[in-house]
Amino acid sequence: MLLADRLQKTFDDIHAVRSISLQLPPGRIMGLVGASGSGKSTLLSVLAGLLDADGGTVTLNGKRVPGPSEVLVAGHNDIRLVHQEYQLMPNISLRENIAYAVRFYEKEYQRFRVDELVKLCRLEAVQDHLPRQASGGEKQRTAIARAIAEKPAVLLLDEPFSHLDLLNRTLIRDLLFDLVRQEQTACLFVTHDATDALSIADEVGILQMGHLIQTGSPVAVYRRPVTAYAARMTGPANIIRAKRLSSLELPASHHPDACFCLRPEQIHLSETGVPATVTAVFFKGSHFEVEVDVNRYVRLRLLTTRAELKEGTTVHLHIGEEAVWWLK
Ligand SMILES: Nc1ncnc2c1ncn2[C@@H]1O[C@H](COP(=O)(O)OP(=O)(O)OP(=O)(O)O)[C@@H](O)[C@H]1O
Repeated sequence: MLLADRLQKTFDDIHAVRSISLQLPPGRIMGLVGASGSGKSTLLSVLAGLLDADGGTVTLNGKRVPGPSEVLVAGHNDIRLVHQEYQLMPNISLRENIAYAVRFYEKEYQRFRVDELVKLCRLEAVQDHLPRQASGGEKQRTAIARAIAEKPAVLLLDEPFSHLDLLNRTLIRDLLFDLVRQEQTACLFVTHDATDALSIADEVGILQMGHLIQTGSPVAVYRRPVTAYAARMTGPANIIRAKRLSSLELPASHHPDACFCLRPEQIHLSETGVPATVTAVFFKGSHFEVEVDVNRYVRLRLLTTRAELKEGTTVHLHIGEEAVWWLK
């Protein structure tokens, strides 16, 4: 179990990590979602023992993970961090990059383990390419293969899905999923795009300006975000002031300036209900995302499979009272 207890990290006057505590048991995947500059990479480096914390501790299975100032070689044998830029050695092949991680083992085991990793990470066809001849997805899979070569207890990944197309994102997602289930690795990744975190993680955390403001299951955090930021970081959200409730035919609130969240899928088109005018339609494959104006103050996004809606069409909306989720 990886435990972080009230971690702090400051750069001059920037509080990159502010009193973050979290726990990551073996065989679990945690996804931390945060905007640029929210402290994601800094937190990963501290957790990996690659950056000294100013306060708090990291422990792995009850033993403190020392920071780089306390050891000769920074890092921890059982915790591996896959950087955003992969950090592969440029002049050797992808296979040799992976083999480097197991160079101290017997030749026969090296060959066996590298073959296994090449297969697991679907790198058979490109294993002899140099990094510069490989695609982003292939380099990402090589970096993961290298990181897991010695079966670490904890795998940390910095933006493992960014810059990758859908096919490669799915490959990486399935790879992590299998790894965690088969090896009981504890996996923590950070991302600014929640769609990946929601689909793969057992637990999601929301990072804002160095604070971990919410943690929970993907479903819980998506449905019950604590703030407008948490709502927006976890998917499309309509954030509306309480004083607009009556225009949506919803019961009024005593706190007119409070905000609530309505997820697009909770707004239904109906025969009767709140009239609204379609202002834009976005084709999303399985459905359409539609933007409507209820009046000059309330613009909503909703989802529908109805293909005939166009800009200017009048629609009627039904919103159940239970869809309203109050934000702090
Ligand atoms: N070595 C450093 N020296 C000074 N400030 C730093 C250093 N590293 C990070 N910071 C600052 O700490 C804050 C958090 O940075 P960090 O890289 O952890 O954020 P992030 O969420 O990973 O951002 P991004 O998604 O853009 O990579 C930022 O304000 C950043 O400018």
